Amino acid sequence: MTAIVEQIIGHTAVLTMNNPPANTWTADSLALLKQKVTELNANKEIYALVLTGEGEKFFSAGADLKLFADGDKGNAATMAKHFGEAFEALSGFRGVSIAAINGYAMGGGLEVALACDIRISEAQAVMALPEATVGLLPCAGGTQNLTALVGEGWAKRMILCGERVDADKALSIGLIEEVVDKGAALDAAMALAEKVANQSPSSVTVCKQLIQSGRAMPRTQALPLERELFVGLFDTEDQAEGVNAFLEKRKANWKNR
Ligand SMILES: C/C=C/C(=O)SCCNC(=O)CCNC(=O)[C@H](O)C(C)(C)COP(=O)(O)OP(=O)(O)OC[C@H]1O[C@@H](n2cnc3c(N)ncnc32)[C@H](O)[C@@H]1OP(=O)(O)O
Repeated sequence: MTAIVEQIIGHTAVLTMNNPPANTWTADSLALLKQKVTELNANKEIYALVLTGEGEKFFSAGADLKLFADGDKGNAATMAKHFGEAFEALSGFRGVSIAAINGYAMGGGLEVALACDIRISEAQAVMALPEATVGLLPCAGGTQNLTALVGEGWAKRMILCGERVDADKALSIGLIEEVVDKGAALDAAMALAEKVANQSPSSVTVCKQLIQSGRAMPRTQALPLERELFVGLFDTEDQAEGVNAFLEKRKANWKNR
């Protein structure tokens, strides 16, 4: 059994978490995610990555709690390292990553969705960071990424009070961007990935860098960087192709260079 199943459809890679019964994370599945994202990042034909869970019930229930039952600190450090490396690789993916949340997204299962650029959830899904409920804490980016998305109030309700949110609530607090019917998350994510494929991949990479690096930068630094990278795009073939395709009233033929 492969813990992460990969499928390439056009310019999109679909990664399916497949670790029954709850698509939980282990050191091996996290290492595999990192490896796959690193390979996809090097593949210039891939513009979008869609992440989903196998089955109808779970996107992912987070870390396999059996791994933490014996209180082994070394094992905790290993898991924390694997979480960090895998999810940082995911957030550093140069294209657009979309979480298609098809069921429970709990703990590290929500944190992997938070490491994606965009989250689409099915109506029946439930999201939580319940690590404190089991004596742990969200060490896979959750305290930072959830707070950045929903603000301190809801982040504290979810992390400190263990509150679960359904898809409608998640939409209303900005945790996800779209709610779809049960069974429709993957199709909705693929439709969005198709829109990504119409964009210049060179522009997308640089825009994503600007949005992400801007979080930790003063405006006085971020705005000059935006102008500098705008000019830098004129070193790419995609820049000339995009403008000329518009003027010639044809579809652009992107090269990702
Ligand atoms: C840095 C990151 C840290 C973390 O991620 S810590 C982990 C955070 N996650 C959680 O705390 C979620 C734990 N799971 C649950 O609370 C529940 O599940 C749900 C609410 C998601 C669903 O509840 P229900 O519908 O009653 O299903 P079920 O019988 O609990 O789960 C089906 C099978 O899946 C196993 N399972 C679920 N989550 C985990 C997990 N995180 N680690 C290990 N096993 C898990 C169960 O034990 C059970 O298995 P069996 O059928 O053999 O009894």
